[in-house]
Amino acid sequence: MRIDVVTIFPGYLAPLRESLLGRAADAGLIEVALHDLRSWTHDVHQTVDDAPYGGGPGMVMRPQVWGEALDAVIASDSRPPRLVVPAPAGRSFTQATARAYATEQRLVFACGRYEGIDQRVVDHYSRQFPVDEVSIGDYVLVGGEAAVLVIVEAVARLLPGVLGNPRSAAEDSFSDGLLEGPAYTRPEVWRGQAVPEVLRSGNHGAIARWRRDRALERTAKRRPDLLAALPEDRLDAADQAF
Ligand SMILES: COc1cccc(COC(=O)c2cn[nH]c2)c1
Repeated sequence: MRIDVVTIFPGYLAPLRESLLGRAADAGLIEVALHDLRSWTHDVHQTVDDAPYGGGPGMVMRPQVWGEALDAVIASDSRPPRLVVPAPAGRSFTQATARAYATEQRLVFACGRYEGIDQRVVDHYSRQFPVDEVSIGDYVLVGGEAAVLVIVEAVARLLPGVLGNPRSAAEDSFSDGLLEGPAYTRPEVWRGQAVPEVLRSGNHGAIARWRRDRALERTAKRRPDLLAALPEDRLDAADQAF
C-alpha cells in the first residue's frame, strides 16, 4: 500500500516511519510519502489560507494551493487513490472503515487546519476519485495530522505481515461488535487481588462463556449504542441477560 500525506507540518508525521510502521515500511508492505503543502505556494509568505466568504471567525485553506498539490501528488504514482480528509464534520471512522481502507492500493491524506479546506477541493476530486471526509471522534483538533497517525495505524495493523501475531487483528476488539472484557496475566495474586478462578480452571467452555459475559456486561455499561447496533442473530439465548 502506498500512503501519501499532504500537510503544512510534514515533521509531525515523522512517527509514521518509526516502530510498527517502520518495520512494515522496511518490509515494503507500506510506502509512506510526505509532502509539504507550502511547496505549491508561489508567494513569498507561502500563504495557504484566506478569509472566509460570508465573514465569520478563522481562516479557510485556499483551493488553488490544494489543487496544485493534490494534482501533483496524485500524478506521482500510478495507483488510483482514495482521498481521505480528516475533519470534525466527517463520517465516523470505525474499525469497519479501517478494514475497508486496508484493501486500498493507495490512500492520499489531505491534512486540513483552521476552519477547513475550501469545499470546492473535495467537490472537484470527488468527481474523479473516492473522497472521504472522516472524523476520528467528536472533538476538534488543530489539524488533521494527528488523525492521520490514528487512521494509518488502525489500517496498517490489518495488513498481512505488519503485525507479529496476525490472530490478534482478526480477534481484536470490535471484531464481534463488542468491547473487549478484562485481561489478566501472572502473578495469580497481585496486591491482594486474585485472577478470576474460572480463567485458571482449564475449562475452555466456561472460560469462553465468562469472557463473553464480561464483554457483554462492559459493552452494556460503557457503549450501549454498540449493543443496540448488534444484528439480532449475534446474541444467543445465554446473552439475553444483558
Ligand atoms: C479539514 O478541516 C479541518 C479543520 C479543522 C481541524 C481538522 C482536523 O481534524 C479534526 O479536528 C478531527 C478529525 N476527527 N475528529 C476531529 C480538519
